Amino acid sequence: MAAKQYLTKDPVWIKLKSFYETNSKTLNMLDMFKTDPQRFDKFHVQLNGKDGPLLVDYSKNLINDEVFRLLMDLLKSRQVEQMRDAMFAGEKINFTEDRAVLHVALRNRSNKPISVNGKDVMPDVNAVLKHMRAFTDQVRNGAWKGYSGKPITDCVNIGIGGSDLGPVMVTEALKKYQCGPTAHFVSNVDGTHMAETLKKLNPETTLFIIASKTFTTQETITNATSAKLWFLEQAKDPSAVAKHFVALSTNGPLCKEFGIDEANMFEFWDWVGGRYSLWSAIGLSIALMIGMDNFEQLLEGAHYMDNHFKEAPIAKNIPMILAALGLWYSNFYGAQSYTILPYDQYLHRFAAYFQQGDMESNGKYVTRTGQRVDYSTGSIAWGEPGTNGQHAFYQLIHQGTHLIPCDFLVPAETLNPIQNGLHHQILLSNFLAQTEALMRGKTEAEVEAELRSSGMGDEKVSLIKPHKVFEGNRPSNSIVFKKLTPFNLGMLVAMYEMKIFVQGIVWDINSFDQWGVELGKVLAKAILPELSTPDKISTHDSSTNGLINFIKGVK
Ligand SMILES: O=P(O)(O)OC[C@H]1O[C@@H](O)[C@@H](O)[C@@H](O)[C@@H]1O
Repeated sequence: MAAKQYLTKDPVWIKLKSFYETNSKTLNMLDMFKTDPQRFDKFHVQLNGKDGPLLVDYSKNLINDEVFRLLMDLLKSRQVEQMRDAMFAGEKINFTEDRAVLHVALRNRSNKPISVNGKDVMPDVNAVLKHMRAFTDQVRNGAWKGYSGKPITDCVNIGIGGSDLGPVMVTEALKKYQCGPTAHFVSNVDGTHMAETLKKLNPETTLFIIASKTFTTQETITNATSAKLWFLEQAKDPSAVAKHFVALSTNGPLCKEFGIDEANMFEFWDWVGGRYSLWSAIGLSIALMIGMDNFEQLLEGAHYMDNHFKEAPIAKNIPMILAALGLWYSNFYGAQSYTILPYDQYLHRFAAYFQQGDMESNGKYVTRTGQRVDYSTGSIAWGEPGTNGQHAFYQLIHQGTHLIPCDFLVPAETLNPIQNGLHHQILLSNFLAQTEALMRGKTEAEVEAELRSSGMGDEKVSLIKPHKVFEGNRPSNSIVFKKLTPFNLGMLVAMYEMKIFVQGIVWDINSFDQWGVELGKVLAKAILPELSTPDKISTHDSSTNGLINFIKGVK
């Protein structure tokens, strides 16, 4: 691959910057819709997946033909396509950990060989899927019995970060497809999380899934040990553990040391990043709850998006386009965050999932060659489902001082058409109204006419008017799919994963390591013994010492 210029020295970047400086104040979406009847046709992409169409309408953005062309040129110039191909080919693009980045292999339903270090990884991937199928089928059909001979009714996934957030998000999103045990999740080392979860469970019918890529994560190992103690209090016999504890990990020896039967270990590999691991054995709780057929549908949907990402030309490529729009706002307009707003209650953990997916991937200030960037990276991702968000934080999106681009995620059909679908019609009308309101705003003249028609006098009108004006011209993407199915969910998750990948390449950072989470872990280990000594602590700064001594004093 040819060496790249530093991002802000790239001629396309410079052109975008100068376009922004000259034209951004006059780019008005409403005007552009009026003067260009083709705007929607031009600025949307539709895919036709197995479970119905996906429409990504990005016409309500602060772009015209020229910006769009320049943004696409930027992706070309930053060699996004070459890096994409390198990832799919199993090259070790995660160079700080000397690892390939191959979550795409986990959902490579074509089975075409993908090699790491000259070895095709697909046979291993397929073997684990087979193991997951055999195991989850047995648990779901009751053939797998607990120590007292009863079938499993509940499973508890014990993991954190990438070993928790994906399964939590997906099991919530696909609750409607449940045909196996109910999935529970314990992630926080706060004993409350474990205690409150165990309260609801019977050890005779509960399966614990210890999910940890490294099997060294303090929170997970502490929680797993507590679960085992709780279980043995009732089961008494340590040989019963094998029927109630399984592990998902890349670290076989440590699983064994913990007492997990080798037959109950589900393997994955160092080329699966934690935050990209829901497609691997880490998805076992998903497969247990919704069955392996549905889990494979999730993989199919992601594979469908992977193929689109690999094959569609840049200007018709959904992850590329979403990434480019995000860069436009983040690097030129100075937007620090964006929202993910699912108009689907089942997707209530979707934004939380992509907080790790995006911020752990792209929250880096050093380029791949070790320079400190002089541009912003890593957008802050946040959001809540609509319409709840509307009654909470949309005020700031509409009338606040920050530019916050919004992604609306919407199923055209609901899985719960109560009152003859009335709820969904109301939900849809709210989504449509929000994107329109963000763009259109409300002019001074409109506000004045409204106030006057209510009989308000001059003085009151001038007092109230500025507060009711909406500047408008605020951007959004509308991502509409037919309905929430395992396939469509897989497609949407892969869409964001690839968007994040593209942004990381343009920013020239390594989106696949996470050194930034290490320092706190190390310091916590040093502080832990200090909390149990009677001595006054004086080894830190005065604030940290003061806090430690206060906590010890009040206990
Ligand atoms: O799956 P394990 O190894 O327990 O890691 C769990 C999580 O740990 C954190 O520190 C991060 O590094 C995450 O990327 C990771 O998903």
